[in-house]
Amino acid sequence: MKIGIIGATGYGGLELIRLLHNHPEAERIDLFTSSEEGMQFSNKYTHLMNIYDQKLLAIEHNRLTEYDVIFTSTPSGVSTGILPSLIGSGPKLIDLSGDFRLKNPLDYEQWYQKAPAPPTALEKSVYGLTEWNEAAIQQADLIANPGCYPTAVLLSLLPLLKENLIDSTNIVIDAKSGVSGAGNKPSQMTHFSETNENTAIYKIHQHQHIPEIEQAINMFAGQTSPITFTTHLVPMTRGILATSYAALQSNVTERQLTNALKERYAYDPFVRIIEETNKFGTNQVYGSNFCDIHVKVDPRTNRATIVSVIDNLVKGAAGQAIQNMNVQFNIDQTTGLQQVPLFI
Ligand SMILES: NC(=O)C1=CN([C@@H]2O[C@H](COP(=O)(O)OP(=O)(O)OC[C@H]3O[C@@H](n4cnc5c(N)ncnc54)[C@H](OP(=O)(O)O)[C@@H]3O)[C@@H](O)[C@H]2O)C=CC1
Ligand SMILES: CC(=O)N[C@@H](CCC(=O)OP(=O)(O)O)C(=O)O
Repeated sequence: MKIGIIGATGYGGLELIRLLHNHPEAERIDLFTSSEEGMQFSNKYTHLMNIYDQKLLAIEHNRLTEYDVIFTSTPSGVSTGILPSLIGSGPKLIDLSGDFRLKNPLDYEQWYQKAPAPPTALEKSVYGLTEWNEAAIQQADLIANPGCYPTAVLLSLLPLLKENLIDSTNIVIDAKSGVSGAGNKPSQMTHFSETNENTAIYKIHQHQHIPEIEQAINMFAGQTSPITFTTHLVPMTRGILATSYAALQSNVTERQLTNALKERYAYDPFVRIIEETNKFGTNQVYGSNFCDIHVKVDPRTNRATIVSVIDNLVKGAAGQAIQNMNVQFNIDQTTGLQQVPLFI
């Protein structure tokens, strides 16, 4: 397979490169840049010396049709200008940004404050939450890879909502992310002296993943209530921990919730349901494509606490993107993605 990565110099791009290095079907991987054409990649990133010594290529639109797969791992608003004219021209397109996720262009305008992709491209894009949309992904020319927070939240909530085991009308989701979720461009928010020894809430009620999560809950579980969703930046590099609180439908037990999750994901190699545990954190999935989920009922309040963890750069970005590529090419989903978590 000939693979092109646009945005190769960013965190998502670097993670695609790391994972594809061990992918047996990746014959050639070309790296594209908008700002550093001709730069030897391993001079920029010395950890890749003797592994990726090639030069970064300029993004020339007419050359992109030569590839079997193009990944775009670029800031929002960029792939909108690159991918629509490539749909159906040959390569499978997998976008890691939010540009093709929201079906309603007005939602994109409102939550991203940018011009949306053309409606024809939005109609053709397929939401790449692999475990829930495999049949459509297999046929798709353009995949909108899910956001990192939505991946963690949706995998844990969808089975319980679909089976009507929890009340969809009052869900509160409290999510925390490592700083790499913000990409490699430094900002005031990600400055070491402001993230170290600090935990901060941000984008309160304004996070762009709110409409994405609601759209997917509607699409896969048929529920339409709005959610309360808050995001926090914690002083670690990778990882997302999403904790959701939901009232139980009458007489539902913890065992029923756990069984619903276990049954739903019985054949999904990357979703692990953790039953009895007193310890559950992001380090159990660090560097891997796993999403771990744990659920506990509080009999005093009749509410469930549902918690999930992912590595934002793997299952939340590059790992899921490669999982989707595998599905598109009828390759075993786990190909190139069998990394054991880096626990310590
Ligand atoms: N970080 C994460 O955990 C996750 C990120 N995402 C999304 O994935 C996308 C990439 O994220 P991330 O890798 O963290 O971001 P980074 O900021 O780390 O990297 C983005 C890369 O895009 C390239 N780029 C910037 N402007 C342009 C342009 N106009 N045309 C082409 N390329 C451009 C840059 O490379 P160069 O200058 O070399 O062109 C840059 O290295 C974003 O949309 C992000 O929201 C999704 C899930 C998780
Ligand atoms: C820690 C941090 O800043 N995380 C980013 C996640 C960005 C992302 O994944 O953005 P898209 O899904 O819109 O592409 C944020 O909260 O905006």
